[in-house]
Amino acid sequence: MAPRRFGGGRLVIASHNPGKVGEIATLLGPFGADVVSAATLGLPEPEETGASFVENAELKARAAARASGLPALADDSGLAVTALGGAPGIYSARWAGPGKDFDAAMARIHAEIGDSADRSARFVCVLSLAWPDGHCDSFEGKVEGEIVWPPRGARGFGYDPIFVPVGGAATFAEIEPAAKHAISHRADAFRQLVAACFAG
Ligand SMILES: O=P(O)(O)OP(=O)(O)OP(=O)(O)OC[C@H]1O[C@@H](n2cnc3c(O)ncnc32)[C@H](O)[C@@H]1O
Ligand SMILES: [Mg+2]
Repeated sequence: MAPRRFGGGRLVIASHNPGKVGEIATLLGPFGADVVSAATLGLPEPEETGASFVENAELKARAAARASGLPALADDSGLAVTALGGAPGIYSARWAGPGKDFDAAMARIHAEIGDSADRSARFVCVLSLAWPDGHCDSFEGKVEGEIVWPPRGARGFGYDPIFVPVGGAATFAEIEPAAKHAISHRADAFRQLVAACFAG
């Protein structure tokens, strides 16, 4: 099915993660959407029962679109570490536990990599735009990099303090937000979303 175009008006950002909501609102800035977050609308946080980033992004987007009667944009993302067979991957949020303890989650990644020579990793992001009738379009972006230790920087969110993108020296938590938006997994997925669903 052809992607459906968003022609303007209200758009729900179907995420309960303030770091993501902020980044998505910034990326959406130029497109004249009247954005409202799932938290503002009091929408429930669906259980992420999918087996992939795409399944979870579509499940979150469809739930928010149905509940609100508005188009909804969801993001399912995570950090995939090569030496850990792609973990934490879709479990990236769950590794931080209910208390969202990313210091502990980053320490676990560091401990599990151990002295492995391969420190490569990628951030993956699937953005799904769903409509109240169930139509949904999804786009996957990624950024390659490596895991560093100890964590560095106070910007960004989640695993940003231990991720250095390929070709860079600073972590995602040390660079300016605009520099992260130039290369991030979220920006990569967003460019594809815009080309298919916003432009023209
Ligand atoms: O599901 P929603 O409500 O959107 O919020 P969430 O935080 O649970 O989001 P996910 O289920 O997609 O889990 C993604 C995890 O990966 C982390 N993550 C995703 N993108 C990131 C980024 O750009 N920088 C750092 N960590 C990121 C994030 O902190 C989460 O722990
Ligand atoms: Mg989640």
